[in-house]
Amino acid sequence: MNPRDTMPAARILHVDDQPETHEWLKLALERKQYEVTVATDGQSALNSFTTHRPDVVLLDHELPDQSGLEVLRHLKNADPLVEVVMLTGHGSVSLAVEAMREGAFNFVEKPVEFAVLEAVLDKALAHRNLHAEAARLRMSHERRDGLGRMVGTSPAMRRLFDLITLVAPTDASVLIRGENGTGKELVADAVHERSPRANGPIIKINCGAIPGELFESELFGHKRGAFTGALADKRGLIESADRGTLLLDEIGEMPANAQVKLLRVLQEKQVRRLGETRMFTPDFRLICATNSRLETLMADNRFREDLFFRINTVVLDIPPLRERREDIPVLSQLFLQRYAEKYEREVVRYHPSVLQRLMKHVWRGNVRELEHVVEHAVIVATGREIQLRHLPDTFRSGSTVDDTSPLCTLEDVERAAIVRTLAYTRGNKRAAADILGVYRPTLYAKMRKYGLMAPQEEVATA
Ligand SMILES: Nc1ncnc2c1ncn2[C@@H]1O[C@H](COP(=O)(O)OP(=O)(O)OP(=O)(O)O)[C@@H](O)[C@H]1O
Repeated sequence: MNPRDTMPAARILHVDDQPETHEWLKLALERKQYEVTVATDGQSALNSFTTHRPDVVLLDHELPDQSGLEVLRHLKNADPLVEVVMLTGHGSVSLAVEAMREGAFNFVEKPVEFAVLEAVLDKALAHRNLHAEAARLRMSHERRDGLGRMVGTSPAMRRLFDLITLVAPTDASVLIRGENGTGKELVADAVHERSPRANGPIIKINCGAIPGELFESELFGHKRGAFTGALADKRGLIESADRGTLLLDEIGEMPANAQVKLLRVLQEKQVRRLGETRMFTPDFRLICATNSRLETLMADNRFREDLFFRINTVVLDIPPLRERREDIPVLSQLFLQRYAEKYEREVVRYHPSVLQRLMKHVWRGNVRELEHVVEHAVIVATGREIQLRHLPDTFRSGSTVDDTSPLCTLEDVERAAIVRTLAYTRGNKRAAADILGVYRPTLYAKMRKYGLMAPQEEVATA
């Protein structure tokens, strides 16, 4: 659907210091039913932005009073939903990349080719509509604590669930970004399962795991005899994804030659097996996932810019777990139930000190790391409760606590003091109690409370 069908009078603010450029562009845009306002420097652009509230800003990077990047920052601060399309000089790719890092939607090289600009504007408006709709859903008090096999109660995850719900039914290409273990594959599954292709296959490829020389034959298939070792005809993974979804995981690791070929498939919508002359038209929805910043790879010429713009119609960002600690309790509960069932354990809850500990961990391995920690604890727990001593060693030593976290209780401080003192006295509890200024039974009680007592010691000191 053309976004202008739903937003008939989309407002454009065009910021450029050359009036002659404005004239023809303004006329051309108005002919396409856009409402156009013009500004010739940064300050008047910001003033006009406040009065007219445009949907999209076309922003020249060179302005008489300030740089386009500065204006971009001000605009994004004033309204994070506004879409900014930068107009850049020929060959200034690094500037464009910088602008996109600062939140620009896209860029168009000058001299502007109207058809190109129009296509970019359409995409920008579609993007804005989608985000506005997601914001509306949030405002309507619809609270989601999960989607598909994902759980999460943090604002960031709720936003993500809303966005997935909106994007899934469309056929738009999706780029999922997130560190390892944040749940990119689950997000891809959720998109597929909520799309009209749900009854079709979802084919997943880890681009980092296929050796460079095999990539093309894996992706496109080959005819028998196409190369040494091609003993039989082979269907490519793209062919297998017909009527379904193709997930290209770790897309940043795709070899350069395969990037060119993939781009061609996306442009021409046709595929040919290696060594074959016949073309066929695959029908698949593309989802890509990455844990690296593609912008950085592009700046290093390791990822093709034209491919980037093909795959990033909708971007779904999954924040690292340490930036959404509110999700830790629900995730921990989910994994506790999952593994208690799997290993037939009676365990049903966490001791509060365990949850506190989990809340403070740095979680460099994100949700996957949390899942493994809980699995470990469930396996070694014998009663109904997970205690600190059931956590892996790294947790008990406290070495992976995020010391910069503001989440610190008096109990944390007390526990840390006991651990430190016992280390100093090499486990001698009498000496530790003396240093800490408490009676030995008090120290024992606290060690028990914080799960610092080995089971045999518990019996001896009870
Ligand atoms: N929000 C969530 N709710 C429930 N489980 C989750 C959630 N996020 C991640 N997981 C679980 O964490 C593990 C890692 O998730 P997943 O494999 O989707 O991550 P990933 O980002 O694709 O990782 P990688 O980049 O390493 O491939 C999986 O077992 C998944 O089930």
